[in-house]
Amino acid sequence: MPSDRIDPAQYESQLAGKLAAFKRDFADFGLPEPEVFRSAPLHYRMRAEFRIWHHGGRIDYAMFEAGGGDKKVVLIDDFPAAVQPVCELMPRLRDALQDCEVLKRKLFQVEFLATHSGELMVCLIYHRPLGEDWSAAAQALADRFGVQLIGRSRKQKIVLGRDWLLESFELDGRTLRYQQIEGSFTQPNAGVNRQMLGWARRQAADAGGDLLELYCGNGNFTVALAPAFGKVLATEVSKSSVRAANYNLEANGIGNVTMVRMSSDEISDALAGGREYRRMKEIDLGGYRFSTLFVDPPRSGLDAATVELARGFERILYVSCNPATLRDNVAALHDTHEIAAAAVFDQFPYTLHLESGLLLKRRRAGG
Ligand SMILES: C[S@@+](CC[C@H](N)C(=O)[O-])C[C@H]1O[C@@H](n2cnc3c(N)ncnc32)[C@H](O)[C@@H]1O
Repeated sequence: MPSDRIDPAQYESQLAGKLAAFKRDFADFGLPEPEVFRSAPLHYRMRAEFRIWHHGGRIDYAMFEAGGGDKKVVLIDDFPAAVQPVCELMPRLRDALQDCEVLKRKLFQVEFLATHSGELMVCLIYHRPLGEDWSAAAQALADRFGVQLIGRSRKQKIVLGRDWLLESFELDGRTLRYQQIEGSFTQPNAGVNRQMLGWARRQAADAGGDLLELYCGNGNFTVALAPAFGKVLATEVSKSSVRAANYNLEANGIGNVTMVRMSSDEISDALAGGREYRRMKEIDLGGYRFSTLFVDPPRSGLDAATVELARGFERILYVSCNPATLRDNVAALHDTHEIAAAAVFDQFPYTLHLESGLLLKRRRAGG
């Protein structure tokens, strides 16, 4: 996203356009008026990644713009979508890389990750194997800028300090802490994420019973929602995210969550009484009184087995990054569930992407 498209003067109109499209998409399903959660108009992205463009002996950050059949390279001087510490680091880092042949040679991509707690990580990705000369130069760079620095190339990952950051912020009077591991999913817009967590907590406040969570990532919602429920069973497919989630449960003193590394179709199969899963051996599924299903799937939405699993729940709290697949899933559940609350979260300003949340409740007989 070249920075000329990031125009705070257009913030309200771009959001209004997306909100109108969302309301149109769900008009057939009795959508209540959505609560709207805005982003900061600038400096909202915690992650940013850029290709490195080598030209005439110098390097620049670059992005590719699709246009016609060709991709057009766009050099990036500044990227005001990124949070301030990333914006400030970008030119200083580029100049330092420019001045150091061993750090610059065959550098392909640079990725930034920041936290509101004030930590920064930089991952440098190369098209060549990295040796000790790289590590020495990279260590000096990490010390100079006070960042966690990682070097990657094919089948190689060099971590000079940590390959994770520790985020922390206040939510409803609690200080929440989250390990965020390099390369694993984290919500890109931390300000909007906090608003999503608050909204989800309000929808769950009077649910009671137990919670089943799918696609829990590093436990972003799990940590926020767990105190509202008796017990929680949380599942996620990515190994590193499960590791981070376990760390985060402990770091936040959460004792009522059981984490299992399972894909959504595996857990749907297990709960439907399908085959026995070794990873579920220690878990007494019959001991749960699930009132609520919480899902935050990837763009592809829920698969058919997971939709059928969802149908059995009184309440489905659904956070989605893709209104199209959300709409398909809501349509599939429409005969059994109605939309009780809706929200849109502007995680991705100045793009067509919109994050949203729905609370679906089981229809009453005759309703
Ligand atoms: C949109 S992210 C949400 C993560 C988390 N809820 C958060 O707020 O950070 C979707 C997550 O689903 C996981 N995932 C993708 N496909 C999956 C599948 N088939 N079964 C279970 N988890 C899956 C990804 O690893 C990712 O962590």
